[in-house]
Amino acid sequence: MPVRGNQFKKNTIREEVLEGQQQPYKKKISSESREGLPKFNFNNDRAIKIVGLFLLLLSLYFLVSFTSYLFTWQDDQSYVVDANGGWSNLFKTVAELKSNGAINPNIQNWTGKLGALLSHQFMYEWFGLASFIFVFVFVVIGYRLLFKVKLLSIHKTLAYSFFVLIFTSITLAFFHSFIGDYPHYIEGEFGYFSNLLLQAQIGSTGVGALLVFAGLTCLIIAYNLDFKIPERKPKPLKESFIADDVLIEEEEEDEEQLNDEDYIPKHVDFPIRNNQSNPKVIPIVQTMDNSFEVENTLEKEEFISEVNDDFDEVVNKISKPSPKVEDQEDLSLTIERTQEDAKAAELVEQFGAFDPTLDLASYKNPTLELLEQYGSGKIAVDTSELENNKNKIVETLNNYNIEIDKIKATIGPTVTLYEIIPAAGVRISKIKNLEDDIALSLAALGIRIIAPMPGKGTIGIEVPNSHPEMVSMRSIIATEKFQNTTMDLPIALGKTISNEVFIADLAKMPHMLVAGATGQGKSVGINTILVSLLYKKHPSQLKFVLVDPKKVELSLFKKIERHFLAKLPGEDDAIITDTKKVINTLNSLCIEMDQRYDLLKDAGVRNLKEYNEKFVKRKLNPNNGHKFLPFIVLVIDEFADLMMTAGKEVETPIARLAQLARAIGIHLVLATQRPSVNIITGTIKANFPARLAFRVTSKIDSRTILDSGGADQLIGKGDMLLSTGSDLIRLQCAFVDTPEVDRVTDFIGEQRGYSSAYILPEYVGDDGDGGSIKDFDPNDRDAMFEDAARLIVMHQQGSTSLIQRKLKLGYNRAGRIIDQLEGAGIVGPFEGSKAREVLMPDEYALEQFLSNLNKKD
Ligand SMILES: Nc1ncnc2c1ncn2[C@@H]1O[C@H](COP(=O)(O)OP(=O)(O)OP(=O)(O)O)[C@@H](O)[C@H]1O
Repeated sequence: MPVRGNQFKKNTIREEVLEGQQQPYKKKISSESREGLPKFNFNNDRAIKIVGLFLLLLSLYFLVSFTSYLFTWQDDQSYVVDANGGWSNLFKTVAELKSNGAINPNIQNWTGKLGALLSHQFMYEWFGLASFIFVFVFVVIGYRLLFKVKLLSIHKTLAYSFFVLIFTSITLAFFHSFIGDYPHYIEGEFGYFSNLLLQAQIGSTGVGALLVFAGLTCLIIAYNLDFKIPERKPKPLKESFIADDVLIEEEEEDEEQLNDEDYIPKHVDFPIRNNQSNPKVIPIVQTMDNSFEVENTLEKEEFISEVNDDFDEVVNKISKPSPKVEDQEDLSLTIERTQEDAKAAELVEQFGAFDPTLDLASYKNPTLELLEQYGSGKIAVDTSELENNKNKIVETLNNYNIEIDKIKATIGPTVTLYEIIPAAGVRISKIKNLEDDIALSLAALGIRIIAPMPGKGTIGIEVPNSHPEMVSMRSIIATEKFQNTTMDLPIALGKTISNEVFIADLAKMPHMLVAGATGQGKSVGINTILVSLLYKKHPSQLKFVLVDPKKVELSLFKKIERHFLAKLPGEDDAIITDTKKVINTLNSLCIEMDQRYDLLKDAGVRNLKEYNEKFVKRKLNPNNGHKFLPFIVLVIDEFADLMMTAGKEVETPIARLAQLARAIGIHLVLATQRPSVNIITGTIKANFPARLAFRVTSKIDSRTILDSGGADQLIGKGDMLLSTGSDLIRLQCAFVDTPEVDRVTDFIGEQRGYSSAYILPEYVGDDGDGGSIKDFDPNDRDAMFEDAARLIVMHQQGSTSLIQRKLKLGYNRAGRIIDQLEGAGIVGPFEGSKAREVLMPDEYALEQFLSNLNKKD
C-alpha cells in the first residue's frame, strides 16, 4: 500500500493549543520578550523529536561500539581497566596515559575513547553480550518518538528486554562457568557473580533448572506456549457440528479435505469455558473472509468480557492460520473481532489514526496578541454606589410597605444584581409591579426585576453600573476555561452577571437566533461568535457559509475563504450577498445534509461525531465515498431582509435545515434587526431554541424573540439576554473590534490554505441561470451543444462538471448547456447530488437524433 499523507501522525498538542496561549494571560505578557524562542517543556513536539533522534543515534553508537569491542577489547584493555584509571582516562592525553602504565594509549575501538570505556562498562563490567539489548530498546523508543510510529509496545519492550538482559547474562555465565572460572565479556561481571552466588546456594543443577523455568515462564507469558503432547488425531469432527445441513454437507466432503490443516467448518458451536459450572455454547459463524463473528450480540458482549482483552494478542491471532477443530477450547480467544475491525486496527497500527489536520499540518491557530485588551479587566463599582443603590431600593420598597429581610449584591461587568428576600407574606407580584418606581428612584435605565430568581428563593433587581466595564474578547479567549474546553463548537459569548466567563457550545444549541435593534451590538456579537470558533478550530474541522445582504458586515472574512469558507461550485465570491444565491445555497446545504445522512446511514452511526470517530479510526473506506466531515456553520446577517424579498423560498429550506441538520453538523445562526412575527415565523421559532437578544425597542419585539419581556430593558452596547429554552441569562457580550477581526483573518489568510473554498453540492433551481426546459429552442442552442451531447452520451454520465472539465467551459455556460440537453431529452432532470440520467443509449442513437434536430431547424 502506498504511503499516505497521514502516515506519520503529527503530534497535534502544539498546533491545537494556540501558540502562546498555553499560559494564563498574565504569564504570557511577562514572556512576550522571549517570544519566538522555542519553549522546551516535555509536551513540546520539538523536544520529543529531539529526544527521539538522540536515542536513535545513541543506539547506532552503542551498536558500533559494542561490535567493535568484540574485536578490539584486548588492545584497549590497558586503557579501560579501573586499575589504570578507567573513566578518569577519558580526558587524559596520550603522554599521560603512557605515564599511567597504558601499554597501548592509542585507542582501537571504532568509537574512540568514550566508546571503548562505554563498551567495557556495559560488556565487561555489567551484562556481557546481553548489553546489545540496549541498542534494541533505544531503537524502539527513539523511532516511536521521532516518527510517531509504534514498532512495538514500549511497556512490553521494556519488560521483556529487562528479563532478556538478566536472563541472557546469567545463562551465558552458567555455560561459561564450565569452560573457565573468570569473568568475561560474554556474560559480564553481573552475570558472572550472579551465577556464582546462585551456584553457591543451589548448585549447578539448581541454576540450570531455575534458568529453564525462567525461560519457559517467559515464553508462556509471551506466547501462551502450548505443552500438549501430540496425540493421534481423533475424528470426532462431525460430532461438533450442530446444524444438520452443515453436517450433511460435511459428510459429503472427501476424507482428504477433513484432514486439511486449513479446513474450517461453516457453522460451529464453540464451547466457551467460564466460571460457572455449565459451559456456555455460543454460536460462531465463519464469514466470507475467513474470520469469525459471534452471532448474538448480547452473548458476544458477555463473551468478549470473558476473554483476554489484550488487543495485540487478538489481532495476532486473527492473522494466524485458521484453527483446527480439536483446538477449539484454546482458540476461543481468537474470534472476537470482525475482519473489518481487525483491518481498521491494522491500518491504525500501521499509519496511525487518520488526522484531518495533516492536510494543513503547518496551520497555526490565531495568537492572542492579535486581540486588544480593553479596560483593566477589573470591575470598578465603588462601595458608595452600591450602598446608595441598596438604600434607594429598600426605601422605595418601604414606601410601598414592603419589608425586606435580607439584601445582597453581585457585581457584574455592566449591571449589579441585588437579591432581596422579602419579609414573610409579601406578594411577589407586588414587587414586580414596582419596576418603574424603582427605576425612577434609582434614576437609571435598564432595570430588570426577576421575581422570583429561578432556583434561588430570592427576588433579583438588576441595576446598571454607572461605569460599565468592557469585556474584551482577549480576556475571554485567554481564560483556561476557553483554552481547555472540550466543546465541539465553543463560542465565547462574554461574561455573566456574576462576572464569570460564559462559553456555549453551538453544536449543542444547535441553532441560534440573534436579534437586536440597530447599534446595540449585534454585529459585534456575530464577530465574537465567528472569532471564537476561528480561535479553536482547524480549517479541516469547520466551514462557514456566510450570508451578508448588507455586503459590508462580513466582508472581512473573505480573506479566509480557502481555509474556512464554503461556497457553491462556480461562484467567485464565497460571501453571499445576493438573495437568489442565498436560495441556491440553502438548497445546496439541504443536499449536503441529505448526502451526509446517506453517509451516516452507510456507516451505521447516528451523528457526525460518531461518524468522524469511526472515520478517524479508519473503519470507513474513503473509496466508498466516506470522508472526514467538517462542521458547517451558516451565518445569516440581516435575515429580515431575506424574508422580505424571498419569503417562503428561504423559510422552507431554513426550517428543513433547522429541523434535521443538527445530527450531521450543520448549525445555523440567524441575525435580524427586526424581530417581528412575519420574519421570525412560528416554524423558524420552533426550531431555534437558543435565542440571543440585544436591546430591542419594544416589549413586543422582546416577546417575539425571547417569549418574554426583558430585552427592551437592556442597556445596549453588548448587554444581552440568552434564552436556551428554559433559562434566561443576562450576559455582557465580549467586544471584538473590526481591526482585531481584520488582524485575525489576515493571520489565517496569510497561511497556506486549501486550493479553494469548501465546495457545496451543485444546485440548479427551477429558474436557474440557464432557463427552464420549456424555454428550450432548438434554434437557440449553444455552439458547444452537440459536443457536450456526444461527451455525455459517450461517458453515459450527465454531469455539468464533466462538460465543464472536458470542454473547458465556465460553470454558468456548462449549466446552460446541460439544461438545453435536458430540454432536448438527451439527459434526465436534475437529481440532487447524483449525476443526471442519460437518456440516449449510444452515440449512434444520438447522431440520428442530432441530424433530425438539424433537419427541423
Ligand atoms: N460588547 C460590546 N461591548 C462594548 N461596546 C459594544 C459592544 N457591542 C457593541 N458595542 C458598541 O456598540 C456599537 C454598535 O455595535 P454594532 O455595530 O455591533 O451594532 P449593530 O447592532 O450591529 O448595529 P447595526 O445593526 O446597525 O449594524 C459598537 O461600535 C460599539 O461601540
